[in-house]
Amino acid sequence: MHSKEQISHDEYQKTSDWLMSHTKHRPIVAIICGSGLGMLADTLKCQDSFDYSDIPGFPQSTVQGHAGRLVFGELKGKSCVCMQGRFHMYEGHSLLKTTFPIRVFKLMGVETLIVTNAAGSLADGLRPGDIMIIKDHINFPGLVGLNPLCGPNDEKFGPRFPAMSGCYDKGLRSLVMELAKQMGVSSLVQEGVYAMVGGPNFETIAEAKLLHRLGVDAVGMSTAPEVVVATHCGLRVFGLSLITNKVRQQSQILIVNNHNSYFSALFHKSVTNKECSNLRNG
Ligand SMILES: O=P(O)(O)O[C@H]1O[C@H](CO)[C@@H](O)[C@H]1O
Ligand SMILES: Nc1nc2[nH]cnc2c(=O)[nH]1
Repeated sequence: MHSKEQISHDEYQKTSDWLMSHTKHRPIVAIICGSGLGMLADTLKCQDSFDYSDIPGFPQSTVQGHAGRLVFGELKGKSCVCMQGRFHMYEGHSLLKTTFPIRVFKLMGVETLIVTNAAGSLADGLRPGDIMIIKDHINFPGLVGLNPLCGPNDEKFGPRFPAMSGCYDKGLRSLVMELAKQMGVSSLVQEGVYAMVGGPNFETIAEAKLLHRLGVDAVGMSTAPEVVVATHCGLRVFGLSLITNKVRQQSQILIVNNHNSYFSALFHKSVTNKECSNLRNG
């Protein structure tokens, strides 16, 4: 199951040196923009940007909506680097390639990683448009040995057996909750558990029920490998899921003959009734 692929410390260093010699920015924060969130990078001031195809050693983005560009710039006076487009296992990238930028960021002097993603909700209280602050994750591929840290360990980056409890920094989570309150948007923001599945297909109903029973609040196909590698090399991590859809946990058992019967069913049943909620959200 394990790939024989290895990436040497020198290879990460070469990419880091190339980037540092092509920009004056010295970022301390790296942001990975999830699906549909690439515009986060547009808020950076004094930008220097590089197509992934021009950066030595960098993998290429193949997913629609992931531009494939690394953008350096300033956000509120802090030097940042943004990935407009990440790499997913389902694209055929090895997990080492998927997480390649993280170690490059570490060598560039980055201290904090912000990961964002688009995810489906399994929690009743998380609706499309809400934001979930990731308090913990379940790395399903990792649990069966699909982990970027498999293979020889490079002690220069971190230990053979890194702890993952507390990998989503508590201080940063509290700070963002507090900021959401101050901005008057706390009703849209809550903490939860993210699960990574391999994808690229979405969940069957049985899989969705399983995830729900396991305490998963939101599911996606990314993030966990990046967070594992970042935590291994000592980066502070903060993660956000933008909820894009509800994950259907029940078949549509209300038979819809025509629009009238559908709408009257919606109006006359309680909004908390599961069948109706599923129809509205599915
Ligand atoms: O996790 P990000 O990159 O935001 O993308 C999410 O959106 C895609 C599915 O629409 C999957 O790749 C899923 O992981
Ligand atoms: N696996 C998975 N990934 C997603 N990314 C965005 N929505 C979803 C979803 O419903 N399931």
